Amino acid sequence: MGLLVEGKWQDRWYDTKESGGRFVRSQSQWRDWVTRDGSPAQGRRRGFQAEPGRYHLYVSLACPWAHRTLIFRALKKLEDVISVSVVHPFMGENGWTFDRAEGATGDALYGFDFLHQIYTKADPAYSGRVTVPVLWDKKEQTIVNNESSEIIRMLNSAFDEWGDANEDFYPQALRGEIDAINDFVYPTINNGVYRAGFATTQDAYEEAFGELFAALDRVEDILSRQRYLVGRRMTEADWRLFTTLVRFDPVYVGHFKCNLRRIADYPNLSNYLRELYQVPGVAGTVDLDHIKTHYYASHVTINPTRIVPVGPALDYDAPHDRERFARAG
Ligand SMILES: N[C@@H](CCC(=O)N[C@@H](CS)C(=O)NCC(=O)O)C(=O)O
Repeated sequence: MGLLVEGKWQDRWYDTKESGGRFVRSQSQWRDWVTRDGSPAQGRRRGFQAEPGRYHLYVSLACPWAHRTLIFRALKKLEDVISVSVVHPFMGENGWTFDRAEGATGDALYGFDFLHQIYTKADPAYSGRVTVPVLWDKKEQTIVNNESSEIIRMLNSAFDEWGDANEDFYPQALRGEIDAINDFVYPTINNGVYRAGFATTQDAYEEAFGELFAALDRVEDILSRQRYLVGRRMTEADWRLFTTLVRFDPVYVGHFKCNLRRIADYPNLSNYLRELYQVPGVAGTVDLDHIKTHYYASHVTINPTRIVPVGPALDYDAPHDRERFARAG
C-alpha cells in the first residue's frame, strides 16, 4: 500500500491523524471523458473519441469501484470493444501488481509489473494514489479517467454504436432521482463501510457505523415498497449499491466490523441482491476469492495474521422474490 510522490513510489498506509481517525478518500485526478464525437468534457481541453478497440480498463476484481466498470462493460455488451487487465488481488508494499494468479491477467498492454508504472507512463511526475479502475487510451497512451462513477457514465452511452444501445442505466428522465440516491448511498454505504473499517478511533468508527446501518434500514424500507431504488426500472443507482452489497456478508461484516446486521438479515435487500446478481452477465464479474483475499490479506493493520476466513456460506444463485413488484419494460 502506498502512493506516488512526483513519480516515485512510496510505501505508506492511509494517514488518519489529521482527520480525528477518520478515513478520507482522496479525489481521483484524471477526469477526462470519452465521448461519441470526441469533444472534450466541460472545462477540459482534451477530448477522447469513442472507438472500438481503443480503450482498456485496468481493474481489480476485489475492488467495488472497479467492479462497477466491469458490470457496465458486461451489461452494455462491450467485451469486444473495451479490453481489460486484472491486477493480482493482493495489494502490498508495491500497491497493485500484475503478478499472475487465477483470474489475474498480468498487464496485457505493456507487460509492466506494477500498476503504478501505468500511472507514471501517463505522467512521469504524478503525485497521488494509484487506484483502480483506470480507463486507458491505447492510442494516446495515457489515462483518460480513474473515477469509476464517471467511467460507468461513459460506458453507458459513449460506445452505443458498438454496444447494446437499448440498455440505458442513466435515462434523462430519472437523472435527478438517481443522483439523489447516489448522493446518500455513496457516503453512508459505498464509502461508509470503508469509513468504518479504516477508522482509527472508536468515535470515527461509531460515526460511520451508525450512518451505515441507518442508510441500510432506509434502503430496506425503499425496497419493501418498490423493485429498484428509483422505482420500476433498474438504473445506475442499483449497480452502484450492488458492488457493496455483494461484498458485505463475506467481508465488511467481519473485516470492517460492520456487524450490526448482515445483508442476509434484511429480507428485501437480500432478495434484491440476488436478483441483481442473477442478471445475465453479472455473476461472471463477481469473484469472491479475489474479494476475500484482497481485503483480508492486504490490510495488515486490520488483520495482521492475513488469515482469510473460510465462510460464510453464500448462495447468491438462490431464488429471489422480487417478481412480486412490477418492473418497467
Ligand atoms: N474514487 C475512486 C476510488 C477508487 C479506489 O479507491 N480504489 C481502491 C481499490 S478498492 C484502490 O485502488 N486503492 C488503492 C489506494 O488507495 O492506494 C473510484 O471510484 O474510482
